[in-house]
Amino acid sequence: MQINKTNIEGCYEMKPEIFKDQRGFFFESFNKKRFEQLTGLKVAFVQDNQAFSTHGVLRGLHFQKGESAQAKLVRVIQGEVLDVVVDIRRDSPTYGNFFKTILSSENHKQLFIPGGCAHGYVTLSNSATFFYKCDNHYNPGAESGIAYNDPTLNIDWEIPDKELILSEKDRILPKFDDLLD
Ligand SMILES: Cc1cn([C@H]2C[C@H](O)[C@@H](COP(=O)(O)OP(=O)(O)O[C@H]3O[C@H](C)C(=O)[C@H](O)[C@H]3O)O2)c(=O)[nH]c1=O
Repeated sequence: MQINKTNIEGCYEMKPEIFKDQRGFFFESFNKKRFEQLTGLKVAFVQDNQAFSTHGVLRGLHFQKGESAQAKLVRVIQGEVLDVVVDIRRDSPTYGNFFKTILSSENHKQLFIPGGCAHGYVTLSNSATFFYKCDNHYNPGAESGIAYNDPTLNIDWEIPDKELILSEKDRILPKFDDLLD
């Protein structure tokens, strides 16, 4: 397992060791003992999510507030996405930073997103299947988010705006500067 820090405190990019042979390949997609050794973090995932999206679908930027904050370990099982994390933890030394990376079934890359960060991704391939582990349960009453096209963050989603497909909910998310605690 290779692990790299990012410009967001507690957010890590990871690549598992891939075991290839004449049948195909195998890798451990999550190993608690190794994860905790490499990051120094304790994790207790309680919910797995999976989402299928067609080309141009942008989900995010989402987060759950307060006690419902979710740390996530995300990866792509099929296809390719541009994944984006925004540090909205006001007490964080990297508050206001965003990090983006390509996750795909080809590069096997994973991203650990600490609780309290906003997360989103856009599907770059014809379709993508996105899988992630969460360390807290879904709480619709605690959901919030940031507009994908927030002018302060000015994130380049690397896909023409006219190709983007968003939920109605995501089209009316607040701006970063208007986030309330
Ligand atoms: C997230 C979630 C959703 N749902 C239900 C609620 C809706 O009826 C339906 C679709 O939910 P939503 O449109 O919020 O799904 P996404 O837009 O993929 O939301 C996710 O997108 C970004 C990228 C994330 O990181 C979050 O995990 C999450 O906010 O699934 C559940 O039943 N459980 C859940 O944990």
